[in-house]
Amino acid sequence: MTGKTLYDKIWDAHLVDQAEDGTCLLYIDRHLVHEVTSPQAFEGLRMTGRKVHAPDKTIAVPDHNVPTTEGRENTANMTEESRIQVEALDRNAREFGIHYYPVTDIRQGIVHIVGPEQGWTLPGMTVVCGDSHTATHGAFGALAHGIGTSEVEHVLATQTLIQKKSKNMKVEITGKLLPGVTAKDITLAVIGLTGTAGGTGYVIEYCGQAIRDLSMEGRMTVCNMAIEGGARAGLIAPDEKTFAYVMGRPHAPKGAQWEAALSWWKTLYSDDDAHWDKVVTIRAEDIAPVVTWGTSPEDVLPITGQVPDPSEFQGGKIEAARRSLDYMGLTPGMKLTDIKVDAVFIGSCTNGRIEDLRAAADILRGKTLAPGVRGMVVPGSGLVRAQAEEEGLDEVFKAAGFEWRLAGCSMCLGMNPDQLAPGERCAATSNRNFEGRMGRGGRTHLMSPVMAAAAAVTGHLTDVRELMCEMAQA
Ligand SMILES: CC(C)[C@H](C(=O)O)[C@@H](O)C(=O)O
Ligand code: SF4
Repeated sequence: MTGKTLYDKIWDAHLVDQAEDGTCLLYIDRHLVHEVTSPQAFEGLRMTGRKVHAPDKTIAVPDHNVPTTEGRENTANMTEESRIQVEALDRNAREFGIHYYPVTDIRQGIVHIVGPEQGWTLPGMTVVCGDSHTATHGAFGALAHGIGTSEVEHVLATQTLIQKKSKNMKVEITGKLLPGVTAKDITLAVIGLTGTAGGTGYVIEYCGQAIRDLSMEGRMTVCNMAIEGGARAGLIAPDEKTFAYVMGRPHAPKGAQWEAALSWWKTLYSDDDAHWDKVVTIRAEDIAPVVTWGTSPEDVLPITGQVPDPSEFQGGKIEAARRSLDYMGLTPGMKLTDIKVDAVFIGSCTNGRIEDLRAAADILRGKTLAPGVRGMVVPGSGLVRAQAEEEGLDEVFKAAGFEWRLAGCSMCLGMNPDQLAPGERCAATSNRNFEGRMGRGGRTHLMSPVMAAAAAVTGHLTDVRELMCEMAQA
């Protein structure tokens, strides 16, 4: 008998039932809920007179629609659609008795940042949310993925989910990252290599020295974008760093329960003789700071590169590239570092954690936004914001000319007042560069927090390593 992967182990531990055609029923340990994909699910329960099966395992927080400016507890200031969703979540959370972090609670923030922060996300768990970036929680060695609204209703009612098992894919990042290269560059480089469909049908386990070396924040950044590579989920085996991060969090186990949990968590790794259906290996030393040039997260190039010529592509990608360049307002052959930006967004569930803000602030300290560039820093949660303020990072950002906002999804997705104007070009630390994503006609270049900070200072896409050299010499 061959060994098991981490995914196999978590799957087996949660399997309630398996039908002959391979359809399975999985037990769900944590159900995270936000305002966009839950109103109809709760309405479904209400209409059939059902309750939430496990309210103590269900956690709700508004994040997508909420403004990131003061006074936002007054929903009258929101658009009609946003107001309806946020008010529905408020009513549903209270009525069904689930855990809830409204905007008046300092713990409010982006659902994928709040879950780990509060110790809801633990190794070996199954975690779901009506949101594609649920993969973030895989950083803890949890099987975490997005579900649709009808599944949200199913999980609310039964605490189980109907699933088919995915295949196992291993993405190994060997060696050590070079200076200026971060978790965001790893995850973008992987998608650049495998494409947005490379992970389709798989659960990815990220491993290797460079992944081990990452902090928990960095691991969350990597897993967050597994979905952009097409995978069902992404995960990383838990280790001492994971346990240290989890220990003492409000909802982490304590005392004897902690010891019991720890002994099971220590069995959560892929066996040496486990079977992999697909393996991708990248040398960390080969990864440069990257940026996206197009309108798909796979449109990735090292910052030292040039805007590609659509004729370099094949098949349908030729037309896609042409359309991307047209939307992005770029010409083939142009140096990426010659692309001027109008805005810089630092935040999102990809890069809105404390480590991201520290990294960006380190580049920005004593510098200012280039003339004409607007900048916004949006902490991923109220607690990230408070921590940043304690460290004086807010002062660094404000002195540089950035707006220092309240927690939420913000510009990552134009569902709230934070948006790009048509034609505006933004260096963003978020995860999707789709057409209109940050506002109609807005243009997004994805990159790491240090790269976004570098672009803020110079006013154009910039190799952060050059700024780092200057800083070291000064
Ligand atoms: C609104 C929500 C359903 C969506 C998702 O599933 O990811 C959003 O979070 C996003 O990032 O596009
Ligand atoms: S921050 Fe962006 S990617 Fe993350 S949940 Fe919100 S909208 Fe989705």
